Amino acid sequence: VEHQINKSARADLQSEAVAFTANYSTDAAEVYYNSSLAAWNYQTGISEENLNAMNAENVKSAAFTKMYGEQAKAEFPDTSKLEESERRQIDSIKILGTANLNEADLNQYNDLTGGMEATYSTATVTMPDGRVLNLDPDLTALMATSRDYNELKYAWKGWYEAAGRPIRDDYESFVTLSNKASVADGFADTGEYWRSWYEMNGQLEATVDALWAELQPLYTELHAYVRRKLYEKYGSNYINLKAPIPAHLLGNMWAQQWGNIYDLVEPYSGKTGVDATPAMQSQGYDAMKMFKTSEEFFVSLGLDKMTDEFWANTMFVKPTDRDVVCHASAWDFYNKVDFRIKMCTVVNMEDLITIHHEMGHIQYYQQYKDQPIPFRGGANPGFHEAVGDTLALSVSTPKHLNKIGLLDEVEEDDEADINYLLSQAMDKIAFLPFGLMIDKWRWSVFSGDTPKAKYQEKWDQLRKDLQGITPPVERDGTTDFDPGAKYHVPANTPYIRYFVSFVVQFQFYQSMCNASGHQGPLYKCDFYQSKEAGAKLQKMLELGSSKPWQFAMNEITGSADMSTLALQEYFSPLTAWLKQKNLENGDTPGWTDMDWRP
Ligand SMILES: C[C@H](N[C@H](C(=O)O)[C@@H]1CCCN1C(=O)[C@@H](N)CC(=O)O)C(=O)N1CCC[C@H]1C(=O)O
Ligand SMILES: [Zn+2]
Repeated sequence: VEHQINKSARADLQSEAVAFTANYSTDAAEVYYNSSLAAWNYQTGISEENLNAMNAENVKSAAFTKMYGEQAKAEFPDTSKLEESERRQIDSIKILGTANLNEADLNQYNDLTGGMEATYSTATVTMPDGRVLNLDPDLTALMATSRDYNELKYAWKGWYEAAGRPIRDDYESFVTLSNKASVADGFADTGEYWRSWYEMNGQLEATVDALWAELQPLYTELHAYVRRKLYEKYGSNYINLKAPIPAHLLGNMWAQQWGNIYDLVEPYSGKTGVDATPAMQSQGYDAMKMFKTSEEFFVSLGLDKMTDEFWANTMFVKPTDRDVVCHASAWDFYNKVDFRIKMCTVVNMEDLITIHHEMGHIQYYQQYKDQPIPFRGGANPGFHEAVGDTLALSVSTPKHLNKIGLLDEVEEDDEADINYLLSQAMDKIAFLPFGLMIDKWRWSVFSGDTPKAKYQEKWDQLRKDLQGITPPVERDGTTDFDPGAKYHVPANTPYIRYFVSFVVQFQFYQSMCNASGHQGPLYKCDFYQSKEAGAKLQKMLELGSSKPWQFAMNEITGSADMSTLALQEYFSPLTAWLKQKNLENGDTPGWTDMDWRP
């Protein structure tokens, strides 16, 4: 009898859980739509009025989250007997996040995050000649194209002071409130909450450290080769062949990807280029053409085209009449049809790649749009970052660019291949320590290991140890706040997801290449128009976060683990070449003169 009672009680609980989660998804869709739209309106029209409207919507969605979260905790204290789907949904609904905060704290939290994002998005630098430069497109273009050591240094210093310094105190207040919310959910701090999304029983940091240990030798070889080339360009006053590289010379404001200085490092001149920018500009490409080109690649794999709402509501270029958050982003409005990208597009190869990155998010949103709301996310956040980049690996091949008319002709020889692999490494290998260090810094701040007095010192130490990069000018730990000058810190977007993405995207690419029947070196694979490759990806995308990511990984690659083997196979010809070159140049990879300054 007792067994029967337990059985029927379990059946009742399961059916209650099905009803509860169904109601949640119905109600949440509307609440999330309203708060997403208010955030969109603020980011595409920065003003006090729109900030207040966004914060008002956020207060409403927090009340909704709190109401359902407390109901879930009251009605389903033990979810272990529920079916997997309801268990995972209810466990997720129980986490309130900032909805744990009382109204005063929540308003302060929202004002702090809205304000920090506005500071970042409106900061400018006044150059010695009086030019007032914004980040996007002005300083981005300057950092990419200037080869004047002092002009680069002035722009670098100006940006970090204009964007980072003003939010140093606000950031400390934000950390306190963020941790207060995470502790209320039972986490030690916000860092532990963020790491929990990877469902690795506290092993995420150990896992990414192990992945980095496998890839660090390749990074160090690339670093040594690039340092030698910068030495030849800027001379021994500014480059020390046994020391970290000054941070402002890598073609990017954060030295996170080095593709913009490819011209300084090109191994074999006279080969067909790897940069589609000249062809895009000479063929009169505009933002719309770039977006259509990207959509066509996705559709060629049998994946979804963009919706009418996408084309109607996307912000393609920077408006001239108002302040906006230019940093590119993709948006899900949770109503199965309204998906948008917000981007201040510039016609060049870098933005063509970014468009594929953002379209990857949109494709994922569309593929899991019929999942319940709690499952409308990546299998883990790194998977969401990897979708667009995986396709971009195929698009970037000289063979593909030639096929779509963006590269005149393709040489099939080892030297052209090395040129291509080096240009890819300047974006993919260069990024790895940067992708690791942002949240290494942030996790140490949330845990309390790094108090405000050490914010700058910890950042500089990670930049030096992991990236082998040194600031071009002295930093003052009592006023400088360089982390605040990188979008994801004021915007409060976690970052380890990009490190994870830069590893798993090569696993996805390899798997899709195999599905497409590709033969030959991995880096030559273009799975354009392969429905088999598309089907492989789609099977993973439509799951959303309904299953643990290990299950989704197995779906697409046949193994459940993150692995650097695909990335190492992709770059293997370059790895050997870099080692040989560094030997010939008499350069020792690594940086031991840790106290050297330019
Ligand atoms: C250019 C890109 N913008 C982000 C992204 O697309 O990830 C934006 C801003 C932060 C989150 N975001 C989103 O769009 C999310 N809504 C997507 C989602 O989670 O659904 C970006 O920041 N990148 C790309 C390479 C490395 C990194 C960088 O540039 O440092
Ligand atoms: Zn992304």
